[in-house]
Amino acid sequence: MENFIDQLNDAQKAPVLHKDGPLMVIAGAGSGKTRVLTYRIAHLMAQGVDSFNILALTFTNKAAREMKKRIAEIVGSSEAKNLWMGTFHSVFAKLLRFDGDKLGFPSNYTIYDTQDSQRLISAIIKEMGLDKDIYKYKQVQNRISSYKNSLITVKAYFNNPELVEADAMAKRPRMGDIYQNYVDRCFKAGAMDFDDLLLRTNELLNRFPEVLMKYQDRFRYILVDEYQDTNHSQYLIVKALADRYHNICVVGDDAQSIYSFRGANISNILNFQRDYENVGMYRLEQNYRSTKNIVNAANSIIAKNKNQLEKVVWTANDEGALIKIHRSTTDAEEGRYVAGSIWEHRMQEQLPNGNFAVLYRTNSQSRAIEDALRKRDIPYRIYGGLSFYQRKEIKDVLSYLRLVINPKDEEALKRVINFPGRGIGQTTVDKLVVAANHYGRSIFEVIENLDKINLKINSGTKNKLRDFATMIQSFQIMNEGVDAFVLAEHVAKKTGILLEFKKDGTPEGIARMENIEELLNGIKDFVEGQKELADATGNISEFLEDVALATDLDKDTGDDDRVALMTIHLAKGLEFPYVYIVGMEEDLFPSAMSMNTRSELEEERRLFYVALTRAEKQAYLTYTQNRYRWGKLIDAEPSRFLEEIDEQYVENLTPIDNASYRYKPLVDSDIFGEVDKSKLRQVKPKQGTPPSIGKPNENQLRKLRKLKPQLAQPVGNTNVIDPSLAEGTVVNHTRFGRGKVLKIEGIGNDKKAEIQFEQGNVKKLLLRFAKLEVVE
Ligand SMILES: Nc1ncnc2c1ncn2[C@@H]1O[C@H](COP(=O)(O)OP(=O)(O)OP(=O)(O)O)[C@@H](O)[C@H]1O
Ligand SMILES: [Mg+2]
Repeated sequence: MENFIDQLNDAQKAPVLHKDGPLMVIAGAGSGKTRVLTYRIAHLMAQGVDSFNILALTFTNKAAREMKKRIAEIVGSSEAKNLWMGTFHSVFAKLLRFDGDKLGFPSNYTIYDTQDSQRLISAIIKEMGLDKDIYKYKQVQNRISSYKNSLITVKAYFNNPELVEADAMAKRPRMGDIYQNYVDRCFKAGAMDFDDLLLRTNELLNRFPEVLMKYQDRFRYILVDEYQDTNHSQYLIVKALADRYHNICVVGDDAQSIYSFRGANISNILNFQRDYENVGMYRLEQNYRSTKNIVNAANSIIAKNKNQLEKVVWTANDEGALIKIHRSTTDAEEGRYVAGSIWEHRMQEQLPNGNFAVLYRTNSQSRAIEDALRKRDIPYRIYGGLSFYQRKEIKDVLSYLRLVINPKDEEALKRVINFPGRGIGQTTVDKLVVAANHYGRSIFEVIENLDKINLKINSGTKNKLRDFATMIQSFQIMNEGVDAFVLAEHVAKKTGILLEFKKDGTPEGIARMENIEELLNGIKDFVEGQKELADATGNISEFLEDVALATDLDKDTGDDDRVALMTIHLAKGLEFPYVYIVGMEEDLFPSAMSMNTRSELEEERRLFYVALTRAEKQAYLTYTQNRYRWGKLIDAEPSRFLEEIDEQYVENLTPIDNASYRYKPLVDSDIFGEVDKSKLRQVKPKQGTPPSIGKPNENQLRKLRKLKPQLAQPVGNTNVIDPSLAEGTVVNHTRFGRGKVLKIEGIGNDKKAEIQFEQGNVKKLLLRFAKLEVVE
């Protein structure tokens, strides 16, 4: 522990050892920025800074977890668990649970995901009688999101003639009214969307000086990774929190700024020196990640950008292999090439699958790669795309659970009020919405007060509505005494959702049932984990919070060895020995949407720089001459980026030639995974075997048979506490592995053990539940 600083080079040591005050590290890819951040935190703690006073903001929650683990290893202390670390969204969602009530939000507020927001916006557009072809809900949602990220509230919007005019010019004069409606409805539903998590935090810190002071005092040291991609809203939060102690450390690389279309603002880097006095400025130049060929090739690309801070990146690593460029005739062939190449490397060098990543510009490109990997039996995992929690049946179950916690949640209610069908039609729902808007109440409150208001709904339907409300209320009562699993299982059965899919009997129905089974298994696992933590309850609200903010990357436990497939945007900050960048074609990469201005093209180039610098040992760039886009086979032209790389670092496996090209632009959602399924289907080429329909296969049947007894299993704990547990005892835990007991406290049912696990973290476990085995 003493000399952990020696695991850094001199340039890295300087920012780590920098005394209090603001500092910024601007450096190229792979030069150890994230490492500096991690070691700085460890160093602060070693110097006696209380871990409660440190806040670290990272790009993914997974990165935060890994950082925590590393810090615990370095400082060898249980303190790391108290660090507030995570993405902006997860950290400030937590803060709003504590203090959001001051803004009128319940502490159990719901987090609306993109799908919820879009459904609400599309309902509002319909209710207002607007033309849905002019007011496209996705575009409207994008606009609202960008207002929020620029801190333009509804009031600010109406006070800004330029904005109002711009929307009027775009033939959307009611934009402001939609925005107003949307904000009101979210508020009434006790819900925040992702952008609100930042906007409302800003509002909270602005309007309530005592809250601001509390957190300024708490977060005396603030550290931000990937600072180049913070947006205005995030920038202001950080600035406000750091305003008292000025102990702010940011690290970033302007050459890797790839979110400007989402409001990320490179000027946050440039303004840093203006915002604070006596800023410590540090540069790192040595890349530890990649071979000379990769580093030099990446440098030759980024040099083409005019707008950038001057930087040097070099490496002492080996020269390594040349970057390989491969051309194929179709995307299917491209997939086969990638799979074949992975296969060969794996065999020749005896490598695990986790050494390989395939990166693409848009999610829809994954299909051809997936097909090829499957044919070769190479396990892979897709990050992004339609995630498990976005699936219909999962969202249905979760919506019921959300209602239990927050019955005002309008999107959840609309989703399940008539699913499974209980004879409550759309007209009735529309009437409820109108009444709710009229009285300024939630739909659920309207249902609870049906007797008191005059609604033209027949008495039969009224009874059905009352039954629905009573059912939710019965879940609420149950929720007070049981854990998330017991509740979720009961809800899945009682609401009839499971039965609905079972009745269906088709393979799709069975697959949906299996997914719900998987959800319940997941909840059970979660509850087991939470039960052992002294400060958690295993309640459904804890589970919902976990789900709302988890990204696919976060869920990666690293247990199973798979090839990683993801968009370049998601790959930021990660590294893999072998990287395949596929679809290196004009209009795809660079994207057709991003070639109108120099700055857009430069952002695409930075994206390419990010992609290439993920590779440690070798990079492959592939392109195809023909590609299916939106259902049509089109001719494709090799990306200009291929020719921009200094040729001494590349090897052309196939000579570049030119062909004419023409296809449709990308949409933003292609990158993040909210893929429009109908489009995906169109893109699917006609070749290949059709999915099997018909009788469920043996495997599915087995699962079905298994489902029932498994669901009926009691949750609970049959664990026997070993009486010999004492300070210093070495134990083995089913989930956390080996660890040493640091402390025993409490008596009887409350008896707890604080255990330092070898994995790095310290946990306080309730012995009544903990699955421990005494080792020595
Ligand atoms: N001084 C060092 N000695 C050994 N390895 C190092 C050193 N500094 C960094 N590394 C390793 O180099 C790799 C890149 O470091 P890191 O991820 O911190 O770079 P980065 O600047 O954050 O990259 P990016 O810009 O891609 O986010 C990591 O595997 C890290 O452990
Ligand atoms: Mg990094």
